[in-house]
Amino acid sequence: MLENAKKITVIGGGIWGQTLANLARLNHLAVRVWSRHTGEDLGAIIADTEVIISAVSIKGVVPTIEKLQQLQLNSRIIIVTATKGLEPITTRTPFHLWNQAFPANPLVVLSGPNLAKEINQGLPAATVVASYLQKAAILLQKLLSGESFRVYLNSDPLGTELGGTLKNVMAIASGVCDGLQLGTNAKSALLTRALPEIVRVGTCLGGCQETFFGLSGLGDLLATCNSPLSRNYQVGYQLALGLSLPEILAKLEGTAEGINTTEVLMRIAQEKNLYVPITCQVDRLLRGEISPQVAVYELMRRDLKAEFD
Ligand SMILES: NC(=O)c1ccc[n+]([C@@H]2O[C@H](COP(=O)([O-])OP(=O)(O)OC[C@H]3O[C@@H](n4cnc5c(N)ncnc54)[C@H](O)[C@@H]3O)[C@@H](O)[C@H]2O)c1
Ligand SMILES: O=P(O)(O)OC[C@H](O)CO
Repeated sequence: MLENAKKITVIGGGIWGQTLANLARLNHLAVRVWSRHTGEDLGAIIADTEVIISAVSIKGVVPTIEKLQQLQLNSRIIIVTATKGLEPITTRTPFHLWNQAFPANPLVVLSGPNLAKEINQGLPAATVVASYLQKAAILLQKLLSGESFRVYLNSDPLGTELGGTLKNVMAIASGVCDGLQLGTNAKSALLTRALPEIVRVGTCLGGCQETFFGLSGLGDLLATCNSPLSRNYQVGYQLALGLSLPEILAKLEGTAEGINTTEVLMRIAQEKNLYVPITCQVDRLLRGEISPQVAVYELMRRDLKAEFD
């Protein structure tokens, strides 16, 4: 048994929370999953826990933090955040929110090209655990690594988190590209231009440039922008087929974080004067201001420019 059978609590009973719990169970760890729907006493569950993994969607981060604050969390408990989103009111990332609420606790970000359905089938995948406290990240690496799940260390939690969050906007754009059958050249151009847009925003918000070229940045961009399993990709794809956003969301399994992220990111970009042309078109499309075809036209007709500037 690994690491003296560390006790883990996963908060969030969605597909990602269940998947992370299963990965820990494969290593014979004692895992409990708590969700707001189970009605169980969270205080009792975390009484002897050593690691808390938060896998709630962004809407659930602040309520989860507030609930744990009422329980006076032991400062030795390692907190892992696996959410990919931006909090709408403060525009902060989950890492910031957790860090602000529990400054004494070791904090780890987990993010990577991780489509839960593939991991649940036992297909090989890799992820990143990032922390300013290397010891905490190393522990998580040991707890979750297995034959089919390879966990890498990183010391840039913000960059790791932002890569996973910002690519969701690009996944919507990528779904549009495929739904409109724009071809491989268009898709390659879109994904290649998406990366500097992510780097521009991500470094401005405090991530290291190098991180965005790793698994949690480029890796997750490729996974999410190329897979029909991605909910964000599905939103874009189905918009391109002519469905409305409410129609798509009514049938979507789970959360497409990119919808909220696009709105928050537009506010950040305006405030910090960041050039985010793809995000801007995704935003107008999600608001119903333009059609998918017009979004493509607007991207193509922008002023001509140098590739790197
Ligand atoms: N599904 C994946 O493949 C995957 C992979 C990596 C990361 N993620 C990220 O993990 C997070 C969760 O994804 P998911 O696929 O499990 O989503 P999901 O929609 O299946 O589950 C969301 C979870 O958040 C909880 N939640 C929502 N609002 C809440 C609130 N107000 N208070 C408390 N809890 C609340 C729900 O009860 C549920 O347990 C997202 O940020 C997602 O981007 C998902
Ligand atoms: O289904 P999505 O679009 O939330 O994507 C899931 C993961 O973020 C892929 O790494």
